[in-house]
Amino acid sequence: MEDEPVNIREYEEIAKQVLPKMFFDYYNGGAGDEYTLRENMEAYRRIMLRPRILVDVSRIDMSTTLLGYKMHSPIMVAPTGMHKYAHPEGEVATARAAAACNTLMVLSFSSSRKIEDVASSCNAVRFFQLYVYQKREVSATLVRRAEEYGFKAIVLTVDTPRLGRREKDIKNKLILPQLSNLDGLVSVDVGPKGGSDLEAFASQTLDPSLCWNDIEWLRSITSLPIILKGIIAAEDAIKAVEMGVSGIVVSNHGARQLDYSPATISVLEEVVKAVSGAVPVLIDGGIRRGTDVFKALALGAKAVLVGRPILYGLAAKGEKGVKSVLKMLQSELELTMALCGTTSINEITRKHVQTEGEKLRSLL
Ligand SMILES: Cc1cc2nc3c(=O)[nH]c(=O)nc-3n(C[C@H](O)[C@H](O)[C@H](O)COP(=O)(O)O)c2cc1C
Ligand SMILES: CCCCCCCCCCC(=O)C(=O)O
Repeated sequence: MEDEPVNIREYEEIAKQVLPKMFFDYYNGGAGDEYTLRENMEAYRRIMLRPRILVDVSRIDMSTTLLGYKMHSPIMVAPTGMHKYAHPEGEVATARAAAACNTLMVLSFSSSRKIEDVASSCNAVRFFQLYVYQKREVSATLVRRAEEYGFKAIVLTVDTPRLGRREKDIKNKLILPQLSNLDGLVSVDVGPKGGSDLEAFASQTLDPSLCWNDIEWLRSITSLPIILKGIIAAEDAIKAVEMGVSGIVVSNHGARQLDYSPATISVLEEVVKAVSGAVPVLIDGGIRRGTDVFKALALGAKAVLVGRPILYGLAAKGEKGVKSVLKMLQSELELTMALCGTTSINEITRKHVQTEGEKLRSLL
């Protein structure tokens, strides 16, 4: 019998072995030089933990809530497109695994399974991620369907007025699967011209004129809470709060959009301070260990989202693999909490981490 993977890196290795190169590169790649892609992970390694000792850690409670919904732990599933590249069941398998792990999944606009199929596959709490199509009515239709099928919030992605330049996809001539949610709604001209079909698709569909006023438009078509995903700067976080959003995701889209944007963990604290508790601040990008989750919580995140690790699990073993990835991160977080002397999420504080700047200052 094959050895079970013991960490996310080993799941990544399996995904690389089992997936066609074109699909693995699409999942794993980033924009431009992939500097931010590396930095998203490296920045976590520069933060050290400051454990406290002699605390009774015989019981650890990792549970938390987001917008009033309870989760087993603050580790959520990020919206990622096209799960059918990884497994024929696609997003249905992912949703079932998220439900089994009592966590929240954000379903991508570019899902390869229909909103309705994902909704009827299990009864987890789900949010719906939105891109704004040049023909606004297409996005409005999807919002209405998500609302009708019980999704609890709209996560509007704000870092993608145009698609980032992903050179691997261009070289591989990435082909698009059917984006089932858009059946009958969208007809675009993609095909064998060379280059990435995703890029061709995005350039004909994404609305680059999307701006702050459109938050009002979105509010006029839905009563669901709105979360903005893709904020990096404190000024934008303040503006988002002023616009009445219900949450913020500090994200650089897994380094797939603007290369040389900062690692998300390096700007989290600035955003958390700017928001000063008005709305929950979430983070994603580069989280591969329970210790990473702990560091993000210590720097003020309410919860984290993971993208690629879910896809690795899905490619390796379908629903079982996604479950295993989520459980792995949950149990790594639990152990980190125990070894840091924290028994609940609220007990994780700023004092449990030391950033590189603090380490250097302490030497002066
Ligand atoms: C293959 C892939 C597809 C993605 N698709 C979407 C998407 O459809 N919508 C979106 O808002 N973000 C999308 N993202 C970004 C993720 O939501 C998330 O921000 C990112 O994956 C977090 O970084 P991580 O992969 O290092 O965990 C995608 C990311 C990947 C890797
Ligand atoms: C508004 C119409 C659809 C826009 C398609 C954009 C493609 C994004 C694909 C998924 C993604 O975000 C990624 O990083 O890849």
